[in-house]
Parts: sequence; C-alpha cells; structure tokens
Amino acid sequence: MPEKLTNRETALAPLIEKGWAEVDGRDAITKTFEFSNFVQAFGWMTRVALWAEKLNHHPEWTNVYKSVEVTLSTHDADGLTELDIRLAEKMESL
Ligand SMILES: C[C@H](O)[C@H](O)[C@H]1CNC2=NC(N)=NC(=O)C2=N1
Repeated sequence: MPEKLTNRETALAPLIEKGWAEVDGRDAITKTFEFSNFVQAFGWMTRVALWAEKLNHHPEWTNVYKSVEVTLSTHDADGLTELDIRLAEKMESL
C-alpha cells in the first residue's frame, strides 16, 4: 500500500513550476497538456500509458482534440503519493 506524501510541499514544488496545480477539495494534482495536433497528443498518451502500466499507476485523463487534461492521485491511498510524483515527472519527460 503506497503511503501519502510526507514531504508534500517539497515534492510538489518542481511540478507546480511546470504548470501542475493542486485540485480544489481533493488530494490530487492536475495539468492540461497542449500539443500541436491530435496525433501528437495521442502519441504522447500512448507512451505515457506504457509507463503507467510499468509503474502500475494510472492517470485520470481526458483527451479533446490536441489537449489532454490529466489528474493524478493514488486511489489506494486516497491522496497523493510518490507514485503520482513519479508519473508526473515521466509525463514531463516523454
Ligand atoms: C491493484 C492495483 O495495483 C491497483 O489498483 C493500482 C492500479 N493503478 C492505480 N492507479 C492509481 N492512480 N491509483 C491507484 O491506487 C492504483 N492502484
């Protein structure tokens, strides 16, 4: 069972700088990624999906044309854990 973040502010700071935001009323983070077209957006989702499966940690996300709105939280912990930080960092690097 993953543990909730203890170093919350420190762990979130680099992601906030990259455009992630805390979700109101829920222990989760969100970011909308914008791409140049649908194929770029869906290609990125495909790469993220393979990593999500490898990490056994899955995003909540919605794709509309060339934008992907992502919310990350750990359902098993009912809040943010290190897994959300790792998946967010992976999303930034792909
Ligand atoms: C059984 C399996 O390990 C769990 O259900 C995993 C799968 N992916 C998951 N993804 C997310 N975001 N939160 C979880 O708690 C979670 N749990």
